[in-house]
Amino acid sequence: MKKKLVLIGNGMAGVNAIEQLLKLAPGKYEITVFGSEPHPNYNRILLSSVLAGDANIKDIVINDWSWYRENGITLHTGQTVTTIDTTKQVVISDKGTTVAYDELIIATGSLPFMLPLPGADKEGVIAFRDIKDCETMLETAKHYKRAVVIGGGLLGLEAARGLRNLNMEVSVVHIFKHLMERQLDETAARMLQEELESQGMQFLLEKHTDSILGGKRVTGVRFKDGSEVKADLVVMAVGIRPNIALAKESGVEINRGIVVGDYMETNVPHVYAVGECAEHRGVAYGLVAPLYEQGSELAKRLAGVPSAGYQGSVVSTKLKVSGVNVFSAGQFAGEPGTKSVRVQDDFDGIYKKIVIRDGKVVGAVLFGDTTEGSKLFAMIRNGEDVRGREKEILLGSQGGAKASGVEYAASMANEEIVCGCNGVSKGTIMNAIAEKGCTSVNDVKYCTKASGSCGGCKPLVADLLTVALGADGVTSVKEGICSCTLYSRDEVVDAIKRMKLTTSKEVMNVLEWKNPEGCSKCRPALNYYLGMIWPEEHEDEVESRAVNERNHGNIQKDSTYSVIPRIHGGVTTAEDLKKIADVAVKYNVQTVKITGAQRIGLYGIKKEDLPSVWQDLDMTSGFAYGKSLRAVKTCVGSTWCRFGTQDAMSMGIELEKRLERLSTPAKTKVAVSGCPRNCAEATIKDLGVVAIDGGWELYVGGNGGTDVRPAELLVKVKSEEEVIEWTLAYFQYYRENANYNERTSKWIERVGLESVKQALESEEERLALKERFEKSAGLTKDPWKEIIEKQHLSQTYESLVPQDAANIV
Ligand SMILES: Cc1cc2nc3c(=O)[nH]c(=O)nc-3n(C[C@H](O)[C@H](O)[C@H](O)COP(=O)(O)OP(=O)(O)OC[C@H]3O[C@@H](n4cnc5c(N)ncnc54)[C@H](O)[C@@H]3O)c2cc1C
Ligand SMILES: NC(=O)c1ccc[n+]([C@@H]2O[C@H](COP(=O)([O-])OP(=O)(O)OC[C@H]3O[C@@H](n4cnc5c(N)ncnc54)[C@H](O)[C@@H]3O)[C@@H](O)[C@H]2O)c1
Ligand code: SF4
Ligand code: FES
Repeated sequence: MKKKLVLIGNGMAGVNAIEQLLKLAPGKYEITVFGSEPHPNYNRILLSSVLAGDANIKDIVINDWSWYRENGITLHTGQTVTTIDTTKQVVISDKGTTVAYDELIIATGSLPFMLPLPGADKEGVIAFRDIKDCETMLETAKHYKRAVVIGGGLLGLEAARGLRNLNMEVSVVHIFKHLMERQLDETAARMLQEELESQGMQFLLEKHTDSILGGKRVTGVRFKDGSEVKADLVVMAVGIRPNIALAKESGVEINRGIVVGDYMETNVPHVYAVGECAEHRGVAYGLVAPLYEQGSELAKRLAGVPSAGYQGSVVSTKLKVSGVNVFSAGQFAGEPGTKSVRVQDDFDGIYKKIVIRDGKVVGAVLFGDTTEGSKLFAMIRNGEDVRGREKEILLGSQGGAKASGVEYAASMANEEIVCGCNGVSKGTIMNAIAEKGCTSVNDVKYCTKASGSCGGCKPLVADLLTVALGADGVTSVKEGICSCTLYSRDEVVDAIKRMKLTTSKEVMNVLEWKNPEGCSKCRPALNYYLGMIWPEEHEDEVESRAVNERNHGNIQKDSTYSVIPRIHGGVTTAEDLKKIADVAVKYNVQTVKITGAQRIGLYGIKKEDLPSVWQDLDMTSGFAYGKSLRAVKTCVGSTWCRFGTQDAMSMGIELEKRLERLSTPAKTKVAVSGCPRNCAEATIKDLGVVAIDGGWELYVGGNGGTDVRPAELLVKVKSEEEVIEWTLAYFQYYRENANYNERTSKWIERVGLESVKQALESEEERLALKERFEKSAGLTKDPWKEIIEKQHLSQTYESLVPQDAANIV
């Protein structure tokens, strides 16, 4: 006779344990499952994606009704077990269903912690835990405008992002001075906050909530300092508490959670606990990876398979907010006895930190670029000795590169876990590739579940596919330019041309964007593509531009702005220097700095002073904030230098005058050196011009930022006219072919230098490209002058610089 197994809690941990048990001992148990929610088992993690509009409820079901039937499982949904009689070994539900057990699993999960504030019971005050909460938010957003999320942790920020996607105004209230303090250090948290602010979220930090205001329905939140914020919806995301009331009443030992041993056994014979409700060695986990590890040990125990038992888990997290990459694992804070390696690039918004103790990586924080997350997490879990290579992990060896993702994937042991969310090892993935013919990340997801939840392991799964099949054997999954569409960049550009679409709204309508307002990723991209394709017809959609571009200045950490006027080729005059000095004195400028691009920056200008500063300067904008040419750096060349073979300064000035103002897919930097000694460092620029005997060499695709990349030789030419011709043609080809936001270094790496050479080879093509560039460049105007002129027509600066582009970075 089969033994009777009862599971209380139809959630992720309990059902996963049953799935694993069915694999190890099919048919050993007659299984009954109770679940309070009226749904089959679903992926709670993906509720954030449902709220953000990237998935619907149907998509997130893990095991549908037929799975229970096919495995002979009796499922009681919408029934809460209220009694466990551990002597008679029966459970009783609130609907009176009584079921006997030989073995019992309690997997009741957690309850969201609701702050016990006066007014917290008002309509419109909810948690974010289940499908019902998600549906409430979706519905509320149809009728109301203002949401307040209390709690700046993972859940709060994912809720806030979802509510923004639903076009609500969102304020996040956080008790500490930086967000996600459980996962991030202050630097990463600050970068995250800036990023989210530019997506339109407001933050109220170091705020202690006092009460919820309103009548029947919430109208606002009051804080202990007396201030208030208006709200039509309040979402509490201030943590969770293990759901242990039933276990407690049934005489099962509890502490913070249900106390379990290494085999998930409680103090009561035949009663086990798994998931968020369980406390193992003093820890109750709140992420699925450890819960699945627990489930695996429990399944072995129930199947009678010997094992070492559960030993506890190191956890990693990834914030699921589109356009924001944040990863954190282990002891990230850097306590005494630890040392850290950090890389920070404020320009590209990248921050990486690893924490080392006794030669081992014990923690990591990644912001902006999380591709190394899985690799670092595996190092932390395995306790790999990295003595002597500490810096290489983030920076690469001297003169060499970091181990590539593919090399790392190849070196992993088969039993190493690749997908923490779903507990999938490298071995399982390699088997699926070999035996089930998987050739894409999507195939692997379908066959093994790897990459199906937070998506953090996608890069590693892709690398494993490359290890198994070679780069040519991997099918890339079709991904749209953002989560609003499945159309790729080329398809969107093609549709704009074919159907003569001239506004973003039209593109979104015609191509049936999922989110009719677009998002922070697609709106600036569409504005760029439209401007590039229809330079005359398309009217720049300023509200779709990034915040610095809207303001024509870079916003600084104290919310003031920088003003950096154009200084062609880095060559200035006493006249201009006098003007800059006068402005610096008049406006009490805090810092006057020679920038890395040979110009002069004025830092600490108040936003309201910007137009008068521009007017007093009477110089043009240096576009130090724009996705366009930043500057042309030059050396003194043959004018002064005894080694110089050509006039680098004149060439630089001419190039800057030709290239300035016109939008490019990403920022671009140019340099001109007067001889091969290359003092202007032209070979780490998007375009570098180096004088040689009797001519010039043009280098392309260089980068001196985080991912240093030497530029590659495009062509050698003889005359100055040819330098101009090739430069403009190259820039136009880049404008027409790169993805929005793709630097030339990444673009050339992707498409290969040869394809660029081929495109520019024929003189006819080159001249046509040059002509298109010149036509578009001829239509641009200096934005500072435009604003000053319009102000004279009594338009205010605020009205000229749209600030309502809430979710644009
Ligand atoms: C929006 C959101 C996003 C998340 N994102 C991530 C993420 O990206 N990565 C990550 O690792 N984790 C994430 N989590 C956390 C993760 O979802 C949980 O760790 C996981 O779901 C816990 O699984 P569990 O089975 O222990 O509990 P649950 O999934 O909560 O399941 C418990 C179930 O038991 C039911 N139940 C309770 N008591 C009874 C009873 N007496 N009788 C019958 N049924 C009962 C409950 O109704 C519930 O359905 C997220 C959570 C949320 C809410
Ligand atoms: N991407 C992910 O991995 C992910 C996403 C969502 C949820 N989750 C999990 O779901 C669970 C719940 O998430 P969570 O973010 O609610 O929990 P949490 O405990 O991680 O974070 C709660 C946050 O709220 C803040 N807080 C506490 N009291 C507050 C108050 N009175 N006012 C303002 N802020 C206050 C805390 O400082 C903390 O940062 C966690 O276990 C989390 O790991 C994970
Ligand atoms: S690159 Fe050549 S010409 Fe220019 S400053 Fe250096 S040595 Fe002189
Ligand atoms: S690690 Fe989250 S889906 Fe794989």
